[in-house]
Amino acid sequence: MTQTPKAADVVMVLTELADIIDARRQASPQSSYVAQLLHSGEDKILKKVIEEAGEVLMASKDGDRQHLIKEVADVWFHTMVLLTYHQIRVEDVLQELQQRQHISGLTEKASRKSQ
Ligand SMILES: N=c1c2ncn([C@@H]3O[C@H](COP(=O)(O)OP(=O)(O)OP(=O)(O)O)[C@@H](O)[C@H]3O)c2ncn1[C@@H]1O[C@H](COP(=O)(O)O)[C@@H](O)[C@H]1O
Repeated sequence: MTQTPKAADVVMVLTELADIIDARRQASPQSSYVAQLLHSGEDKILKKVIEEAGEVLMASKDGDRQHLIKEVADVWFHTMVLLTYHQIRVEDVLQELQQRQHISGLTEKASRKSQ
């Protein structure tokens, strides 16, 4: 049985997946789902992101926890393909989240209003 990753491993899982997705730029669409998506272009990738987000919504409304975990994984995966399409690294998103840590969303919102 696969063990739940420790917090320190989470970043590794995401960066290794990003590396695999990035390497698929050179792969043939016949041999790789990621290569198929990257070759199909932005609209196809965006369609998959929206489709998977809709499936997250349905799994949540059904209250099906295991299904929800799988659908969120699908959204994360497809948004990572989108990042690769735009040549953005997952580390950039992690850095953005890190910068937001300890800043309340309400405080951030209030600071925008006063600008
Ligand atoms: N994490 C994933 C991953 N999650 C989901 N999927 C695929 O995403 C697809 C979309 O799911 P759907 O239920 O919408 O399937 P579908 O209806 O057949 O999709 P469409 O025909 O509408 O495109 C499925 O084919 C899943 O297998 C993934 N495919 C690949 N990966 C990772 O990407 C790596 C590279 O994959 P390949 O490029 O295929 O080698 C793999 O080793 C994995 O680490």
